[in-house]
Amino acid sequence: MTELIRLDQVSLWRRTQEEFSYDLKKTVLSFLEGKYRQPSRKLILDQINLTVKTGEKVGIIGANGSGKSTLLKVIAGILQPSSGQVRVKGEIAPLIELGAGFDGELSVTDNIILYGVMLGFSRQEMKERVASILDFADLEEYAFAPVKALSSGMGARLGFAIATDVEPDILILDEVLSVGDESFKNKCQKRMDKLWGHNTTILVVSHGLEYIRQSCDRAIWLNRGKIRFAGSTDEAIHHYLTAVQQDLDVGLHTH
Ligand SMILES: Nc1ncnc2c1ncn2[C@@H]1O[C@H](COP(=O)(O)OP(=O)(O)OP(=O)(O)O)[C@@H](O)[C@H]1O
Repeated sequence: MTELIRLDQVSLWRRTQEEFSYDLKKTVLSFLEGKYRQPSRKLILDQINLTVKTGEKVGIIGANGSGKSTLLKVIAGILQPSSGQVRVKGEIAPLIELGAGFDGELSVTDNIILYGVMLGFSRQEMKERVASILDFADLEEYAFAPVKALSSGMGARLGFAIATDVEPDILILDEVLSVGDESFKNKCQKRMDKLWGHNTTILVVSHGLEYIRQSCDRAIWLNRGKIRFAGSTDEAIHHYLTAVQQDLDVGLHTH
């Protein structure tokens, strides 16, 4: 099996208290009042090593703020690591923060084409796919409406419909099943089952541990930006739950 994703010693720092660095007036005032604090930096990903091979379905679990979504963004190339190396082969369809990549002013149809072109498909190919994507998302009526006119749930449906229609080499899913109404969840599940049957490589973040257990070959438990366990799904869930039950310090580290 080919190695599709490889992360070597990947770390990522982010600034907190961004308002201090961006709002000059506030900064000056707080300085005069003697309240100025240096913007602090937080280590969000801490020396992550990870390899994923073709067709693997990998679950990522961990507490709120442990770095799961950030890890997906680094793999998808949305965020650059502060240090370390990320190598990815193949087309990735990131399904992170559903709909975040849309242009609100453009129509739903134009966004579908744009998204596909960004993933490396031709305009013509995407034009041919528009109808089936609109159908799956149940958004035919909105084909020529600007994306900003969609509700957030509709935007999420559109994002899911596009990312799964194009059948990418690598699919990145962040809490997908928590969006949409019941009937859409059902449809999502069916489509995911289909993708699961293919050789698509899938990375999935979810708090639904049962879902991870049923659908992933292996899992990673992230805690405070570090991989605490990588291996069988059952073991990863067991370690995570044991830590939670023992009320160990499962949280995020501030520097
Ligand atoms: N834009 C940002 N700027 C600075 N810090 C951020 C930003 N986005 C996220 N963070 C911080 O990064 C850390 C990890 O966030 P991330 O969203 O990756 O966690 P998560 O494990 O996906 O959490 P959840 O389960 O709540 O979705 C958190 O402490 C969060 O506050």
